[in-house]
Amino acid sequence: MQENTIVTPPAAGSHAHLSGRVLGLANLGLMVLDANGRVVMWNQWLASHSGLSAHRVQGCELFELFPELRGQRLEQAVQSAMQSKLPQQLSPALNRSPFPLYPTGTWGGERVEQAVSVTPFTEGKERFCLIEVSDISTTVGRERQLRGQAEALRAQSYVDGLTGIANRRHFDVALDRELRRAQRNNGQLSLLLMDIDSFKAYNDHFGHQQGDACLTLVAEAFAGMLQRPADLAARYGGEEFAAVLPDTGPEQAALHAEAIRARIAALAITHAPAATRPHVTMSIGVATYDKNTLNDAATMLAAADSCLYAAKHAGRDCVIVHRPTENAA
Ligand SMILES: Nc1nc2c(ncn2[C@@H]2O[C@H](COP(=O)(O)OP(=O)(O)OP(=O)(O)O)[C@@H](O)[C@H]2O)c(=O)[nH]1
Repeated sequence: MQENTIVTPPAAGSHAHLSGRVLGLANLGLMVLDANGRVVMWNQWLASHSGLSAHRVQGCELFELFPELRGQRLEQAVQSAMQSKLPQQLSPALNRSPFPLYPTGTWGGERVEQAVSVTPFTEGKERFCLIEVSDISTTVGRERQLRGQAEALRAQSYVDGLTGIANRRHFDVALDRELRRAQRNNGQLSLLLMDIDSFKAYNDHFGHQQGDACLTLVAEAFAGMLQRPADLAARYGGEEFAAVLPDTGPEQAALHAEAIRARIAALAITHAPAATRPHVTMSIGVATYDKNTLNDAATMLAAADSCLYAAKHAGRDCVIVHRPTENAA
């Protein structure tokens, strides 16, 4: 038997020595409490992870030894195991590190993350309770890392690489979600489609790199105009942007669109000589959900796009709003 493992009462039979060796070698914490909650077994793993030798803890009441465990889930688990005679598991999600156990030789740092199970048993007429503690730090760390990577990947796949605002995929998901919400609640929902005017001329004159910088400036200014948490500003593709505006009717959407148009013009980004305006401007088409006519993503997008087209034909740098009743008539 390892020096630091106690087993009381001593194991009987010809394999007592072997059992002691196994307890000493086990790669998890094993302790046994008697019916009064006193430690009668404390294996080597526990000694080396707690800094408390088996001789130090033998006969001590567990919750006096670790007062911080009083009133906690572990104490309840021990009590119910003893009373119900049924094994209990402590959920690692709720009780990450109940015991002050540390990686060997590093007391005072981060506790090891623990999975704890409590198993009652009887020996002769005496009742005992076996507590097993496994170190799940590596598994939990790996899970955390994987979750972090998955979140980062998801964020990347929802963000436009150039401008940092939502991408087309994010826009599609948000429009679909908000449409279903509007249909359920008979609510309002508007959509803006916007396009930088004469952007080909900008690129041709200033070069593609400066074109990219211009797109980023416009995206930042546009996204900054949407204040509500559920609003979504997205790059729809190329020099086109889009906004999903939940709980927004046509009049409010038109005001928003006009404010965005004015904000972009106010950036006063010098445009190419061939452009229709001396500074960069945007044309905007607006469509609002209507349960009879504009009730799916494709028809809403088509309506906003035809308004955007009309805005281009009306001379650019303007907003055109789709009127469901007029257009349906
Ligand atoms: N720099 C840069 N240019 C882009 C990007 N995506 C699309 N473009 C350019 O945007 C321009 C769009 O041109 P057009 O569709 O002809 O429209 P326009 O010149 O903006 O004219 P109107 O829309 O009619 O006002 C093209 O020259 C594209 O190359 C991008 O990511 N970066």
